[in-house]
Amino acid sequence: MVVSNGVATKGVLEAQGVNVYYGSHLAVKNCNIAIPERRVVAFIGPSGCGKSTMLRCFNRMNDLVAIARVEGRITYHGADIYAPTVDPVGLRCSIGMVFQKANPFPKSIYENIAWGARLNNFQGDMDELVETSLRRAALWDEVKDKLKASGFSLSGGQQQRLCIARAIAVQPEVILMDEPCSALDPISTLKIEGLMHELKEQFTIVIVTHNMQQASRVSDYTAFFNVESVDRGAKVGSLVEYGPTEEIFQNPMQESTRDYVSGRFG
Ligand SMILES: Nc1ncnc2c1ncn2[C@@H]1O[C@H](COP(=O)(O)OP(=O)(O)OP(=O)(O)O)[C@@H](O)[C@H]1O
Repeated sequence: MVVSNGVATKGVLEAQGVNVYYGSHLAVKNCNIAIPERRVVAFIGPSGCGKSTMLRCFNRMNDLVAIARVEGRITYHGADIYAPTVDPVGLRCSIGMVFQKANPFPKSIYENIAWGARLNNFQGDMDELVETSLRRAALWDEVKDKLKASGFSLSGGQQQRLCIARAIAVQPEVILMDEPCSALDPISTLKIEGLMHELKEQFTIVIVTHNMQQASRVSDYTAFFNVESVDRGAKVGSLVEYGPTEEIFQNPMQESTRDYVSGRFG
């Protein structure tokens, strides 16, 4: 059962009755969720409950896992993203992704930003696009004098902001973030959290995080996933409760949500 505490049922992205399998293993069962436009939604829950699996369904990253299979319906502006006519590469331009570990290309800082735009046939002023993207990712002041240096020459926190700038440069509408701060120090983490507040004015953000304080600091809505053992110890994840972050943290409707957010879990 999903308890939805007042989240708009219409979303820019919507999952309806989604099951995700890896081979014969049902990893996520019957997920129904709507992601509202220009808000930050946090996915929280214990390890293995399917947060990343569900996140990756939203831009078809699971297509890259040969044994992954998605049932049900996921729509982007009402259109089925798994329809045979949809080009997953094009979809990922509209629904970008930032990963747990920063993964700059082995190229200069400038080229890290310009590369995707060029692939997309960007015809505008590239210098301006690079500067704007780096400014939006709160990195410009730190790199403006060394745009030709390798992306790898930056610190971990700067590399992650470079990856966010790279994602922004192709002008997506949605940014999926899979534990983007888990490898970062507290100062870099706070910078990225601050950045999210700015980015949500223009982008819709879904973030997977293990950090409860981070979820409560950055998100407008929180989805709590849980995992249960079924036959012969197989684990199945599901969405338990979804609502405004304040309610999920301060007054959840489900006991398991209360236990998890208060640290009494397991
Ligand atoms: N590529 C894969 N191949 C096979 N099984 C997978 C794969 N990715 C995830 N799974 C399985 O799917 C289930 C959900 O995993 P997922 O990584 O989505 O959970 P999670 O909640 O994000 O966990 P964590 O918080 O530990 O990252 C787990 O049982 C996991 O073992």
